[in-house]
Amino acid sequence: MTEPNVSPLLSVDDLVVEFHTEGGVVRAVNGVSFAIEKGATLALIGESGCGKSVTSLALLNLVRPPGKIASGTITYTGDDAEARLITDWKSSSEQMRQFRGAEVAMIFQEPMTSFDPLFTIGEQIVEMVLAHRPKTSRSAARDIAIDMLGLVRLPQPEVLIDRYPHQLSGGMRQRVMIAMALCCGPNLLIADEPTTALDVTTESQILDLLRQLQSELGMAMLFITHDLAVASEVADDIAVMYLGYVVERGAAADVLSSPSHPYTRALLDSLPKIDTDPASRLNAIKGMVPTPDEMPRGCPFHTRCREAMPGLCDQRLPELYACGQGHQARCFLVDPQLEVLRG
Ligand SMILES: Nc1ncnc2c1ncn2[C@@H]1O[C@H](COP(=O)(O)OP(=O)(O)OP(=O)(O)O)[C@@H](O)[C@H]1O
Repeated sequence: MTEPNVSPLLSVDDLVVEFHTEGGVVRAVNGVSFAIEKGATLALIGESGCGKSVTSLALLNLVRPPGKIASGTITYTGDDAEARLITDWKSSSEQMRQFRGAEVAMIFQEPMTSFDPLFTIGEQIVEMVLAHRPKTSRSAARDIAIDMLGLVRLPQPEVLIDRYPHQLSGGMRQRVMIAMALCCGPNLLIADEPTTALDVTTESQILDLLRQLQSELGMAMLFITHDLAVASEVADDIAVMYLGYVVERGAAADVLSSPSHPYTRALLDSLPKIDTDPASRLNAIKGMVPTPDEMPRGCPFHTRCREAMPGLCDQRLPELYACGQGHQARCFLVDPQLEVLRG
């Protein structure tokens, strides 16, 4: 992982999120720990259902009943260097409301669901500014909105500001969503699959924009994606999730060049390569992610793992073992005691 400079901006320790359903307690996030350094990007990776979105909602205390944070801590250290224990704050508190938006903002896959179709994009950005800076006049908030639309490289922001969401293309809407998220100058942007709904050209433009904004504004990013190729373009650090567990984490360069968990290797194998024969099939990972209420005994991935060792992986949960500097994997294959365990 990136060398910590003083304390990380956000640190998540042993986070557990549970859903209390009629069928019993479902653990969607199972003792997850990671840190996001100031100004850096952590990519949270995994297939659908691995717990990425629930983890990000937990960071903003937005997990709704029947879900709740069962244990663990989330600590935020902002510009004033004071560490705040976010997990102690009530979801509806004023403190938490200010934290969301002003310190940490979020963008999603489909901006259309986040906009109100009845209001112009300008009106919606202005409302966002006023919610966090109540002393600002409406005309000053409108000027901020125009500046923000310019910041995300939208042409003619003074004209665009009076358009309705449906009058914009998907790529433009995603830019407006980013403008809205950044209008209060957050230190952390959580981006949940922000380019999944876009075509590849627009996706690459939005990734470029996010990278440029990050270096201009010095903000950190939690980038959630199922796509390792996308993660490789933006991430400093990577945490790979499977069934609510972090199964591998480390600097992006290390995880991508020497993946140590069979799940990370399988995700990398499933990516199309430039020299892939178009007639051949992609190496999809066999089977599907089980739901957390069918959590397998032992290693959560053993039911789909090509390298599973019967009698070990189906019996015991591996720890996160070190496999390089700041690089860890939750797999017995990297356990220094493997030979002893195999007997
Ligand atoms: N309201 C809910 N009630 C019960 N279980 C839930 C609820 N919301 C989420 N879960 C559980 O949490 C698990 C993780 O969901 P999450 O949305 O975080 O996955 P994800 O990795 O972000 O997938 P996707 O990319 O599809 O959003 C789900 O498989 C589901 O079992």
